[in-house]
Amino acid sequence: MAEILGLTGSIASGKSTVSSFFKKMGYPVVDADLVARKLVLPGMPVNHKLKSVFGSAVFEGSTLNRKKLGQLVFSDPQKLTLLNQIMQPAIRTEITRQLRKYQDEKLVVLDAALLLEQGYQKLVDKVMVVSILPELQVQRLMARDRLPLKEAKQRISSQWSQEKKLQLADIVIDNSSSVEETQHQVLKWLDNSKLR
Ligand SMILES: CC(C)(COP(=O)(O)OP(=O)(O)OC[C@H]1O[C@@H](n2cnc3c(N)ncnc32)[C@H](O)[C@@H]1O)[C@@H](O)C(=O)NCCC(=O)NCCS
Ligand SMILES: Nc1ncnc2c1ncn2[C@@H]1O[C@H](COP(=O)(O)OP(=O)(O)OP(=O)(O)O)[C@@H](O)[C@H]1O
Repeated sequence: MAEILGLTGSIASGKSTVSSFFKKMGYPVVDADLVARKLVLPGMPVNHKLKSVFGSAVFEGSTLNRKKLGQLVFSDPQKLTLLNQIMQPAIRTEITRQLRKYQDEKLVVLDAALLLEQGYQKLVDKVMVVSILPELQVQRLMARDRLPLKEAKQRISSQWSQEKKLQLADIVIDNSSSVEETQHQVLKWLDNSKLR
């Protein structure tokens, strides 16, 4: 049986950065964001559902305009709840299917931004939370997604607080200094857990 590591953290904390270390080392990674992107492609049932609920204003033909849907849901908690109700059951089904595929590996990583909010920790053996100093988080989010401060703060507050996530962590990786320092913490955990 594979050890399943749930990887999460607040928006722009550095989950993708940590996830890329695992990928480079050859560990399989189930990426909930990638799963979500595939589920909304034209022709998929979730795509139709989103169009009927949110309307053609967030679509170009049958292609979802992610930027527009993001602006809509991250500024309106009720709409975000609706989006989650539509997408999360399908995301859960697909990540469960993918995790099963890797059951003979030594370690498999589930990278999911909403791991704790959606109760996906039930699918994993250990929870790794990537933490970051709040001021750096805002800076990195604004720079990466070219967002003004107000929108960056809205997105951060649409998820559970870091404090709440850290309380549920088995392993904490601090990504407030260099990428190399973060990688060093991940390697140390792998060595201590005899997974490398
Ligand atoms: C709203 C959407 C279209 C915006 O797309 P966009 O390309 O602008 O942003 P992107 O997908 O890169 O998300 C950026 C970050 O926002 C955060 N985020 C995404 N979805 C959510 C959500 N439902 N609730 C809170 N935060 C979220 C995550 O930290 C994510 O990494 C997109 O995020 C989406 O489809 N979200 C729903 C799918 C989902 O729940 N994904 C998370 C998998 S657990
Ligand atoms: N240690 C670091 N030093 C400087 N920049 C970093 C560091 N780690 C990550 N970054 C940058 O910060 C931004 C956020 O990192 P990343 O995309 O890995 O976060 P994330 O948690 O996956 O975000 P999201 O929740 O939005 O998917 C990216 O632009 C990334 O290049």
